[in-house]
Parts: sequence; structure tokens; C-alpha cells
Amino acid sequence: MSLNKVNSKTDILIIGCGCIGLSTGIVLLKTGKYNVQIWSRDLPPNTTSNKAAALWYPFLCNPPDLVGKWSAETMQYFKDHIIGDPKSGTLIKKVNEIFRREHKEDPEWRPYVQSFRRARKDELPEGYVDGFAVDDGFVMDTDMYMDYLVQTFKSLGGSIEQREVEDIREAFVHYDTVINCTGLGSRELFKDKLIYPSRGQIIVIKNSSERSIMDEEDHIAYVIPRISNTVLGGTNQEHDYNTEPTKQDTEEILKRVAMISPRFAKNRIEIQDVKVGLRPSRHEIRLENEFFEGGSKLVVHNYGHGGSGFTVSWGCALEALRVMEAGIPNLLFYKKQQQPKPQSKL
Ligand SMILES: Cc1cc2nc3c(=O)[nH]c(=O)nc-3n(C[C@H](O)[C@H](O)[C@H](O)COP(=O)(O)OP(=O)(O)OC[C@H]3O[C@@H](n4cnc5c(N)ncnc54)[C@H](O)[C@@H]3O)c2cc1C
Ligand SMILES: NCCCC(=O)C(=O)O
Repeated sequence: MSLNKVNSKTDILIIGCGCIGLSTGIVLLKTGKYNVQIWSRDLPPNTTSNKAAALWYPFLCNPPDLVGKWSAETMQYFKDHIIGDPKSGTLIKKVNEIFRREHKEDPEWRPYVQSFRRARKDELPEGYVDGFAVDDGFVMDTDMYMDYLVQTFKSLGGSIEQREVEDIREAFVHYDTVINCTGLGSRELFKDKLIYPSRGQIIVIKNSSERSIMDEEDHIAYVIPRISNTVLGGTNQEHDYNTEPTKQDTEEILKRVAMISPRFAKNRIEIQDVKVGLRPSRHEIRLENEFFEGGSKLVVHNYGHGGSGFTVSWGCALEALRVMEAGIPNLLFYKKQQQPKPQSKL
């Protein structure tokens, strides 16, 4: 008994074409063992992923130890495979998180990131007394990076179909193994009411700056310089489904950003764009196997990455591969169990 195979490779379906679905598909294709197709309701640039800032920095995501591990693995993957490619839209950029109050504790991800250090006094704006620093963090022009992921996925033989899945059994007609990378979509598709939107608004401006700086202590304020523009943020409104920018949030962001980086005083900013995305927030990332139809169908869940999808994407993709390959023997066992017993000759 074998799984659906073409040219001796096993067919895998990924649902979702955000940074998680695309990273997971690329990792699977690079093994040379799988044919991978993506079905997705929205394609880049119309995904949440495309609305991200984005930079490497664990934020609004749990569980802390695994987020630390996956963030570090993602940083290494970027260094090994992505940063050097100008088509990727990525840049190494120092990241500073700054605090108005002393922070005795290091971040929980500190043990996994060797380059972590405390901020120097000269890196702290007026009114800030403490901070974290990661000198080899990275930022990405999100639309460029998402296009890069799509091109990489397709160049490795992956195929993408724009298609909404209303019932997971639609996928089971053609596939034994499905990887669920639907982000917030899992709330409906898998009735997971633990996942909910955290609304984030950002402003895209022409100016640029030499480093990423963030104050996330009492509210959110960040400046993220990219290749072709700079992103100012942000907001975090839980259970808010409004995907339209609001003038009030834009004003609030500009006021807060001026406090962490005075050079961005409102009257010197040329706003290019204002975007809103709904982070797929959950008490923790769901990355596990779930068997359906008496064990003969396998879904690998990989969703709920909150404010850190890019930061953990490659670590989670590698983990999804490991989890899936650990589950396939069970799948074969259950499929065999369901085979009709050969009729006795007597
Ligand atoms: C303003 C903002 C700034 C951010 N900045 C950063 C940052 O700096 N660094 C960072 O690491 N993260 C950042 N994030 C978080 C990051 O954007 C998310 O964690 C990440 O995009 C989640 O990726 P995803 O692929 O799971 O989700 P999505 O990008 O939402 O992709 C889900 C996909 O599944 C598809 N789908 C859903 N349901 C179905 C269905 N039923 N059938 C078919 N397809 C379906 C959708 O169409 C979509 O293609 C930010 C988020 C926001 C909002
Ligand atoms: N951690 C600050 C970068 C922006 C981000 O992650 C977000 O979700 O907003």
C-alpha cells in the first residue's frame, strides 16, 4: 500500500500561500521526495503576509522556547540561503528594542540567538534607559520577498492554484497528506476558535533610517528601514477584523514614532501607503499532525504565528517536514488496515 505517488514522489497538498505555506512548500520540494501543490483563496500580494513590516524579531508569538528555537533556525536559513540574493528583497539590519524602564530579564529567546546583546547608551533615544540589540537581524521589502518565495517555489517544480477550501474533505479526494497553512483561515476551516485576528496598521514612507528601532513596552512604535522604503508602525487591536486603515491609527502611529525617532516628526514625512493586516494570533503556534477518516488521511497543522510569521517561517517549515515524515508511517498502517481483506479460496 503506498500513498498517492507520481514519478515515485509523494503528492502533498499545502493549503495557504502566505509566507508559512510558501516556506513549507520550498522545504518539502528541496528534499526531492515530494510533488507539492498549493491551493489558496488569496495569492500574494493579497495575503496577510504581504501586509507585514517585516523584520526578524520574535513578537506576539508563543510558545517562547520553540519560538526561540525556530527564530534562530530561521535566521540561520536566511544567512545560508536568502540574504545574499538581491531578488529576495532582504537586508541585514541591526535591530534595537528600547525600554523606558530597566529590563532586568533578557528575552526568553536569548539562549537561542548568540548575537543578542544589551543596547549601548548611545543607541537609546532620550527618555529610554534600557534596550536589546541584535546586530545581524534582517528586514525584507515584504512584497519583493513574497514574490521571491513564489518564484522559488515554482522554480523547484511547485504549482499554485487559486482555490478556496470550504471543507477539508475536498482535499482528501485527491490527497492523503495535506499541510494546513491557512493562518486565520483555520478558525473556519478547522473550527479552531483559539485563533483570532490581531489587527496591525503600518505606514510606508519614503525616508529611510540606518537601523530598526522598536518600543513595544506599553504601546507599539517601530521604524523599519527596508530597501525601497521605510515602515512605521504599528497597532495591535485584538479581535478587530477591520482591514481598512483609519486616520486615527495613522495619527497615533506618527505621534508614537516621533518619540522613538525624533527625525520622523510628522511634518517631515511623505506617506507613500498605509496598510492593514490581521495577524493570525493564537495562545501558541499549532504545529502538529491530525489524522482524519480513520487514520487514512493526515493533516499537518502549521498556523497561528501571530506577529512572527516571517521570524519563525523556516524553522517551522523544517519542523513541519519532520512532523509530517513522522506521521506518514501511521498513515500507511491505517490505510493498510482499511484495505478489503482478500476472500478465502475455500
Ligand atoms: C502590520 C503587521 C506587521 C507584521 N510585521 C511582522 C514582522 O516584522 N516580522 C514577522 O515575523 N511577522 C510580522 N507580522 C506577522 C506576519 O505577517 C504573520 O505572522 C504571517 O504573515 C502569517 O503567515 P501565514 O502564511 O500563516 O498567513 P497568511 O499570510 O494569512 O496566509 C494564509 C493563506 O491561507 C489562505 N487561506 C486561508 N483560509 C483558506 C481556505 N479556507 N482555503 C484556501 N486558502 C485559505 C489565505 O488566502 C492565505 O493565502 C506582521 C503582521 C502584521 C499584520
Ligand atoms: N516586532 C515589530 C515588527 C512588526 C511586527 O512584528 C508586527 O507584528 O507588527
